[in-house]
Amino acid sequence: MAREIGFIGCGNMAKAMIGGIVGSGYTHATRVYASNRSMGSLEEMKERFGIHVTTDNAEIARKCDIVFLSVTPDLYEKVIGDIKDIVKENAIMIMIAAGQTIEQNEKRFGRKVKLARAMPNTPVLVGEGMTALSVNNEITKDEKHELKELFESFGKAEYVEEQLMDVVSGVSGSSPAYAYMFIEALADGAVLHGLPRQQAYTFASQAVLGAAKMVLETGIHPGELKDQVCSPGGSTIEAVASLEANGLRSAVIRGLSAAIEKSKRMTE
Ligand SMILES: NC(=O)C1=CN([C@@H]2O[C@H](COP(=O)(O)OP(=O)(O)OC[C@H]3O[C@@H](n4cnc5c(N)ncnc54)[C@H](O)[C@@H]3O)[C@@H](O)[C@H]2O)C=CC1
Ligand SMILES: O=C(O)[C@@H]1CCC=N1
Repeated sequence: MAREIGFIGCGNMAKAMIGGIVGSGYTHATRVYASNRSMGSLEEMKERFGIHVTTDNAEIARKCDIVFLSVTPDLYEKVIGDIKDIVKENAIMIMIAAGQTIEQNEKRFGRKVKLARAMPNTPVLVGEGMTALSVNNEITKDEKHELKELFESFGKAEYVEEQLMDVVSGVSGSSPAYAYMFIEALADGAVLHGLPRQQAYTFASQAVLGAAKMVLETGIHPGELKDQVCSPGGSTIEAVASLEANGLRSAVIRGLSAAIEKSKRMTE
């Protein structure tokens, strides 16, 4: 897709997506633009990736064919108000904010505009992102396909019903944070028992990466894969029993529900 791609708001999520898009070779850095309130993170991105940077959101709106709104949800109203009259006629606006609906944003533009809602996650930086997508009626079938290709350049991407976006936000948008907590806890436990810190992170993360890959690539149910690790009378089942007694699954389900509920409240 030979289009100019812009990011309004260059924080954690935008930086990961810029790294993913440029790193995958999906587009050349000279076709990528980013604006931010201050220059700090922009200088870093310019130096690292060679993209164009500015503190003027209007510049992105005027130049780009695909515009990511990557500011926090509370700023959507203001930022859309500032750019709505200058975005290019056929530009596709991609909204990545938790809890912000397509309908709310259509109203903010106050006219027909091509809108996509996306829920990516930060592993897009290393080509292993997971993005959910929904679009409004102004986006054509070909554009839907192009958008999926864009997001697939840095991971997996799937269309979902828009009402499931809050669930997706909790299960894949936020879940890298829970996974890092799990990895950190594993590593802390290993350090407690004498493994050097750096090795503890490597061993814990590679085991989690491998386990995730097993689920995705073998198609075997996670419960069965777990059973394959638990040798009869062995050490793993001791850990499984202890984790169950301490409510691991319940803690995860309740944590996820908290994220989903918060995301729903952010729509109101
Ligand atoms: N961090 C994540 O893993 C994910 C974040 N998101 C969504 O991405 C959006 C951004 O989140 P983060 O990157 O985490 O936040 P962040 O705080 O790291 O980034 C926001 C950036 O916007 C800039 N900014 C503030 N006011 C601005 C303005 N008026 N014009 C231009 N830039 C402005 C800030 O300086 C900051 O660099 C949010 O809407 C969030 O819901 C979605 C999926 C995952
Ligand atoms: O914490 C947040 O609100 C965003 C949405 C998903 C990940 N980060």
